[in-house]
Amino acid sequence: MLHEAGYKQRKESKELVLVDPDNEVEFFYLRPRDIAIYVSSGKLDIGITGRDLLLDSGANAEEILELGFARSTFRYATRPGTASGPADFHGMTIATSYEGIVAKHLADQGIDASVVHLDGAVETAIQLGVAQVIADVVETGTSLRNAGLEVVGEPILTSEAVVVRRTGAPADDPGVQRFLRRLQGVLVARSYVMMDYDCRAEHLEQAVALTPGLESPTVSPLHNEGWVAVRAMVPSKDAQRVMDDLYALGARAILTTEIHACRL
Ligand SMILES: Nc1ncnc2c1ncn2[C@@H]1O[C@H](COP(=O)(O)OP(=O)(O)OP(=O)(O)O)[C@@H](O)[C@H]1O
Ligand SMILES: O=P(O)(O)OC[C@H]1O[C@H](OP(=O)(O)OP(=O)(O)O)[C@H](O)[C@@H]1O
Ligand SMILES: [Mg+2]
Repeated sequence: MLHEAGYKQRKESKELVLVDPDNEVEFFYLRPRDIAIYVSSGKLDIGITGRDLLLDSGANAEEILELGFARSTFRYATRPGTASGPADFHGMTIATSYEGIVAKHLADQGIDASVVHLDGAVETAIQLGVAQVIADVVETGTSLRNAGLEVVGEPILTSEAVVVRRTGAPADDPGVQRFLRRLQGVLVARSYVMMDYDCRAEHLEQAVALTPGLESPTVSPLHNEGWVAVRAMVPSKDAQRVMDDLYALGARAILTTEIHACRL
């Protein structure tokens, strides 16, 4: 995303610091778990990490933009039949890499369970007798299934990659504003297509209702009288359905093109 946003990025994963002089940004490649802590110290203006890691860190940092990738839920899991919900966890041991989130959730629910911190591969903790319950990141559920575990209770939280900054940091820093606008541009370019079509002037209102665009579509006259050309941004996921509906309305020469970059 940063590359698409026009920033210079590292060529290999061993590079830990990279200066992008053209854009006046210095990038530090840190462990996801440490990022909120660096940001809260005030040394870094912004960071990109997971919401779950931000919350787990307890760092004085807040999220300012959702990035739409690394989507996951954070959930409890057990062997079938161990517990039907967190209320049954009293007296049990829960293994997790996210001790901060789990300890807070248990305290909020008034559950008296112990938490054991593991660095990763938490799913194995039950088989090896370290815990009766785990709390971990779940995306497809494959890791849990492979370990013979099933989720218990409601998701503790939903997570995705987010941009974070120190809580209460000035919102008007021009470099930060530009960074956020560029990333928002990438998000929009990825999730919208540009749609062009011709339609009869008498169908224009119905056509525009199908393609309202972000602000309002561009409408230009065609050389053939009684016809107009329309141009609007359409969410990519709806593009095929919108094209079908426009065609049914009598629109023709319906084209979609990818958006390479944008600034709303
Ligand atoms: N399978 C997954 N699907 C979606 N997001 C995930 C998945 N696994 C981890 N994440 C998210 O990624 C972030 C953690 O990053 P990552 O897993 O790379 O860190 P790590 O566990 O420290 O590193 P590694 O797994 O390489 O040892 C968290 O925000 C978490 O929610
Ligand atoms: O529901 P799934 O699609 O199976 O994804 C979830 C798994 O992915 C992550 O593991 P990762 O590979 O990062 O290993 P780790 O637990 O050692 O961090 C996470 O910790 C889960 O184990
Ligand atoms: Mg991981």
